[in-house]
Amino acid sequence: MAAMSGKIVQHVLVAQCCQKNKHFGTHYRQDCCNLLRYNLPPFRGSNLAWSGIPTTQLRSLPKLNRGIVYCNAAPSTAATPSVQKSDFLRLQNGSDIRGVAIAGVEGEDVTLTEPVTEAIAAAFAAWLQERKKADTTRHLRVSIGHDSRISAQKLQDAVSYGLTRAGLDVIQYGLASTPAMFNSTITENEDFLCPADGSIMITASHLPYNRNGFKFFTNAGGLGKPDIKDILERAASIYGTFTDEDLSNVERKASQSIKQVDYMSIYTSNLVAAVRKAAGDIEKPLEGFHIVVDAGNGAGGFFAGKVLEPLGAITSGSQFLEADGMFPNHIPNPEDKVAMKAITQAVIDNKADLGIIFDTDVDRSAAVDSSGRELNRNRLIALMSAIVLEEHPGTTIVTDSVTSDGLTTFIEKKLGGKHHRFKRGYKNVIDEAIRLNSIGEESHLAIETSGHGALKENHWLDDGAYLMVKLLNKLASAKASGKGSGSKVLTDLVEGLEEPGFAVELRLKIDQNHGDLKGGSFRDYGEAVIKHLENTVDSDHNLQKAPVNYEGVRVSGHGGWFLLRLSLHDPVLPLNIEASSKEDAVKLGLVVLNVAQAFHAIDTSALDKFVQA
Ligand SMILES: O=P(O)(O)OC[C@H]1O[C@H](O)[C@H](O)[C@@H](O)[C@@H]1O
Repeated sequence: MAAMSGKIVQHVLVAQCCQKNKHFGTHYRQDCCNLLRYNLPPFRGSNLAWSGIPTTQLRSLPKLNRGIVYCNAAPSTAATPSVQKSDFLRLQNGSDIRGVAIAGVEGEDVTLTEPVTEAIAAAFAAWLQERKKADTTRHLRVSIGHDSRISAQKLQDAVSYGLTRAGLDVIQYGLASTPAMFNSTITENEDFLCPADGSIMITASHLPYNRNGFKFFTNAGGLGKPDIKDILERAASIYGTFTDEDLSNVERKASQSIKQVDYMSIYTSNLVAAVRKAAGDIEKPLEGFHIVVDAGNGAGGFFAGKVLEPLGAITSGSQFLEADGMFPNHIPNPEDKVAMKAITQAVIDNKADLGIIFDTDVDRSAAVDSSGRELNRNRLIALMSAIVLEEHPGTTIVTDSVTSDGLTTFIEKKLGGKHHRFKRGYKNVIDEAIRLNSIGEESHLAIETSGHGALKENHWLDDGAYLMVKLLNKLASAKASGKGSGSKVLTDLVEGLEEPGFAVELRLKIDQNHGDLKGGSFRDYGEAVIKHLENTVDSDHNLQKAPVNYEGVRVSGHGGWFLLRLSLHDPVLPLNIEASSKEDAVKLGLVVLNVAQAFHAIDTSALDKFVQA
């Protein structure tokens, strides 16, 4: 959010870019880009700035202006091809909307065109108007933020256009994190036009540069699957009413009902205040700590300058803080091995006390201790469980389905809590924790191995920055009470967590066009595979089905376990295996392979390779 204060030179580029994305690496064909630069007036910090700024631009902001740009394809005058209702419904990705926003990747046609985006925004406006009534003095208002993707400006313009045409006021936050967008719906501060009645984050999390999407919030939290379906159905109808002019890809012009606000300054000052309070109202509770941040060129670069430094921490050696929607260094994803290796190396090279890494839109995070030990996946869950169980003894920790057996033992035997292993999907775990509380079972933490984690004390919002604040609280209070410095206090908290000798995730694709599906859905087909596997397991005395399980089939045996389930989004059966050795993992893999081979629409090549290697 350094990006939104101080003197700003905004570069406006109208570009025609040819881009290639190989393994997420950047191959930016400069020779194909015709760049025009203009200087725009400075952004006015926390004050309102009327948006007279031309849209469909490339912008780079202070500290971030090292040649890093947002790049949008120049608007074309060609009419957009017709879009059917089913095309809209295909944009649903659980409780998010996701699509292709940038042309140029083979086989990936643009689905999030400007007219489609405008229709989605208008549909959200209609959805919101049915639920919220603005007072008589103002219109309903919606905040919009975006991550570092190169299609961000184009989509922000189309969203703003759709909302304002529907009679709503729009407040643009620029580069922002997903959790901050939800926070804008619960912040009371009229100077910043808060609370917003609704909020839209433009992001596709860690997906490749050509994708983008939307997450929606009200003060009741993130919209769920049924709401997203409703919005997409409405969007399809609205799209059907568009005129030829609406459907042409003309530039969506900014309107007078659009304002810009530096909301991230409020959000970050709240994070700073939370750490100060936890440390006993000390101004610089992290003085003496060296903490490096890796934002992976997503939206999380603010954490170093706007959170850690005001708290007194040294942040030198932090990396990839600049927003760059081509993600030239690594995928911003705390589950990704390359990304974790990058932050681990930064911790070691800088002899730092702690490393912190975020995904693109900062709803996920992970850490690395001073010895270079990764605190992500099961370890991050164990760490957060230890912190939460100190505060709420005996509470239930809700996690996703791919968590280790060792984690259950750790939560239940060492920490005295209850582990409720539920389904994959951050919204699923959060909703389950809320449900448990509603039926009288106390739960304060819902967390996934993906790095999504939500606390009851933080409105059940999955906020990667807030998770890291909980770790910072631990560091700061340990230092304040003379219990030591460095990250040992965190490392000690996960002491005793049993970890598998070997862990792997293999993803078995289902060919939706295969004759074996007999015209049925890939979901039914996948369920049939799982059922068949269950029957096989029932007749094998070396194997035992998990007595309580909420998705797919989880099986123990050969000193380990496996889980075969349907992906939340794709025609894929993800298979997770953990065992004490690769040999044992292979024995478990063979059990699945023997069943899967009989289903000809399943691509077993990844599993074949695994068992043969
Ligand atoms: O079911 P899968 O394809 O493995 O995907 C599951 C994952 O999808 C998305 O990334 C969600 O944000 C995660 O919360 C979820 O765990």
